[in-house]
Amino acid sequence: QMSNIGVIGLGVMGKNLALNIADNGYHVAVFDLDHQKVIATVEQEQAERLADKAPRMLACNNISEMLNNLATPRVIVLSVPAGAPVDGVCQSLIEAGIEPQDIVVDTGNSLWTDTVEREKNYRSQFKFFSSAVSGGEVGARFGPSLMPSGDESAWKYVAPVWSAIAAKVDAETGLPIERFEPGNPVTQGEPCTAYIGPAGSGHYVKMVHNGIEYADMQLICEAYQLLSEAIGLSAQQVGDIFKRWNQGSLNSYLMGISAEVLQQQDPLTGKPLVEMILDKAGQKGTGLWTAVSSLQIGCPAPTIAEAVYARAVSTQKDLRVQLQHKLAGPQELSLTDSEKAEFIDNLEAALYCAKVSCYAQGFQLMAMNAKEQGWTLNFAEIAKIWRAGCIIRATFLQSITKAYQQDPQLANLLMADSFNQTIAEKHLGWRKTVAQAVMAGIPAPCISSALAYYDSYRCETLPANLLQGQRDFFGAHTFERTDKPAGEKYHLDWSAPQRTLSKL
Ligand SMILES: O=C(O)[C@H](O)[C@@H](O)[C@H](O)[C@H](O)COP(=O)(O)O
Repeated sequence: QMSNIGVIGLGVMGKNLALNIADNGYHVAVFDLDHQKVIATVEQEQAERLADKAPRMLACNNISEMLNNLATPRVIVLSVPAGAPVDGVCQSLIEAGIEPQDIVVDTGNSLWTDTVEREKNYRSQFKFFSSAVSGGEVGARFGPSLMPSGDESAWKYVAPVWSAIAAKVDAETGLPIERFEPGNPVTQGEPCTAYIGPAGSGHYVKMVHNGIEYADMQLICEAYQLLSEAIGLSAQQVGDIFKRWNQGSLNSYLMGISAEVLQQQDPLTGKPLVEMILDKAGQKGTGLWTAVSSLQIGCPAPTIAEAVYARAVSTQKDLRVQLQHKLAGPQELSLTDSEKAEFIDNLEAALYCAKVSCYAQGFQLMAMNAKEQGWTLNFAEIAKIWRAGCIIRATFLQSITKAYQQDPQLANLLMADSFNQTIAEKHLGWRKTVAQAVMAGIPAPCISSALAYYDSYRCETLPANLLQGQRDFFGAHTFERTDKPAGEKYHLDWSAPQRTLSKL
């Protein structure tokens, strides 16, 4: 039996993608440099396969064997670390005789500019397609969110498999249809995958997904610190609050797992596990890439950048331990029970508003980069495929989908009445939260930068007029005038006794 599709790279994500594809009725040829992983994957498929089903996996000893056993045009999924390993496998495929009509699908967290280059570089040898995957190991196994991009003729061959394995959403409610049973995939509902655009656009959208993921996680972490330190709640109590918030407008996968993490006991000490976890955050780069892209394009994404910085400052544990005794701070907040209840409600409002602000930053960034790259991105579609399977999945994304369906050219999510009217009801709570965090000396870089971003857009005039004056004063950098046509440049001769104004 010829296999329908190949999977190269059987780490956690690759193995689970292969099992998911087999679950959905496709015959999968699998290969990894570590043959133990090949055996383990095929054995797991066998163990999980329903009794009445035929084997759906072929263990390959090398890439040539895989190419010889794949139906043509061949579709080969790569699940290898971003960077050089991707090109390493591509070279091996070329040496093994891959053909121009064959399709290679990179599913790693590759940097989008690398994907753009690869699509060009390999064009004469095969179709280099890409599809970012979100949802972690469980998502890959039972239904991830998939962001495919590249040569549209290649998508035709990948689409049926992707639609089958992707997470599903109920067409009526917009809610995820989740089932985590090997051999029994979800077959009804809208799949969380859609063709994103030309090469690189899918990886760019995934990168921004991760930037938003960073901000979303940091917002929840700031809420945890505020609830623990400002009003002295235990991890268990904060978990209870998160569970309650997860039933409302803050419903999300991240809120759900945060409650679980907070209520997990440490198997070793019996204490809350979170109190035994060292507060030094790791990062693999996608959040950083998002922040860098926003700076390069000139698209404000302060809350995403702050989330990256928050991870950076967390790694400076020794310095923090030293400085905590040197740096002056305010008195602790002392709130009555009713004030504590109000604090919690304000914080819930603050999280919602800050979340809208950081999604607005992410979607504006995608729009501005798409303009620069000449891509036509469908933001309603992007929000739709993020409703299930991915790490930032939340009922909130249904509202974003509707906002872009109503106005596909929305310049910024804050323009959508569905959001700015909700913020109008909640922004005072947001402000009080930021003010109390400051007065309590508890850092809330994401909650507060999200508010500053929001308030900046409420300002018809920003103090950039003085800034232009400063730049002209020390560097003759010129300025435009409010009473002259856009683009006309003026300079004042600041050093001359008679400070004359000249038009340049
Ligand atoms: O969408 C996802 O499935 C995740 O985002 C996934 O891609 C991965 O877990 C992150 O890359 C982790 O990123 P950090 O290690 O940088 O937190």
